[in-house]
Amino acid sequence: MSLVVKNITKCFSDFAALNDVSFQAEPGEFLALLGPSGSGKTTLLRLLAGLDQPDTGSVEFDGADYLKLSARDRRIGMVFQSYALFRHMTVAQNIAFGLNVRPAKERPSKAEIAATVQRLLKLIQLEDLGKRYPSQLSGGQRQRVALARALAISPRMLLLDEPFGALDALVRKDLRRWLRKIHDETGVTTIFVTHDQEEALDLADRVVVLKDGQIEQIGKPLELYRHPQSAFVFEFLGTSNEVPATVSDGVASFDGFTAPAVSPKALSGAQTVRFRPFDAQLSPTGPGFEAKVLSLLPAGSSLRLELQTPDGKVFETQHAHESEASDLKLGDTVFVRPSKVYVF
Ligand SMILES: Nc1ncnc2c1ncn2[C@@H]1O[C@H](COP(=O)(O)OP(=O)(O)OP(=O)(O)O)[C@@H](O)[C@H]1O
Repeated sequence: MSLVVKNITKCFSDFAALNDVSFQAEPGEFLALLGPSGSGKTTLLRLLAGLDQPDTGSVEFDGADYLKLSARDRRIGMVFQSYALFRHMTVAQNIAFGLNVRPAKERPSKAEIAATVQRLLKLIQLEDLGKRYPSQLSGGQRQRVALARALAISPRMLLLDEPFGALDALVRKDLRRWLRKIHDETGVTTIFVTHDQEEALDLADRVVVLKDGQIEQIGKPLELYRHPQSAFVFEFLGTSNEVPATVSDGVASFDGFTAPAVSPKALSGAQTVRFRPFDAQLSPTGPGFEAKVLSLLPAGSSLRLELQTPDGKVFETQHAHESEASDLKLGDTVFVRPSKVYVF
């Protein structure tokens, strides 16, 4: 086991930013810490980095008590959202920084440092830009340099705090693929903080979902998506539509039709059930929830619809282009039938 976090609590005055948090990361694992603003992600990362101390709990890495080690001795590479590059240094000097500031005894030779910088420039695909200054780079390029600088010290662990948060959506997606590739090549245990569920599900081996300083659920992306343990996780991981139903023995009954009901607990009786946009069927006649088409949006290989019921409730549904939905126009009336629902 590489990282073992046990029963960590951290309070600011009497407010618990982290409350009894425990999780583990395997050697070389890519873990995402996912949660809304204020859920404690950055606080947790700062404790791992040694920038702050918890009130209670323990952090072990490869069997060593990390809370007893200074930030420097933990040998952690960090990348933050804001490009924390040194403006007066070139790209190459920025990458070499962590090696150049080592005490003489531990510092590699100039030639070794130059070779490391060259290897990392190649890894981040900026081989020809070593002599540039940060102001001469795009935002995405600066974050790649920040990552190279973090990797230069051969870190035991990489901590990334919303590293792509300041970049636009397309660049983010690109850098995501790139980061995963670099991770697979270097094999460094990586903890990645994000509030973007798509980023977490796309990148990580496992995702730790945080809410109000506590862990809601830990799991592989598909596991979380298919078996959410709470309404919070279900809603945080994607669009959710809510309707009332009567639930019994894993089946939700509506007015004139039924749908399988997935639940972490054996629930029955009158319940609010939730369904995903792609777990919905449309038809021109009932049974179903009557709704009018508010918007039609082609989204990649599918079609996204917003539908409004007569009492003002809005559903979001998603369908294949060749499905019944492709004949619809704005203002048409349709009947929505969830084909699978979740109950919490
Ligand atoms: N130094 C501090 N003093 C007082 N409260 C703090 C301090 N640092 C964090 N907090 C509080 O702890 C809670 C968790 O903060 P944290 O920054 O860890 O959240 P986060 O999940 O990283 O949020 P975001 O996505 O907005 O960065 C917040 O309510 C925050 O206001």
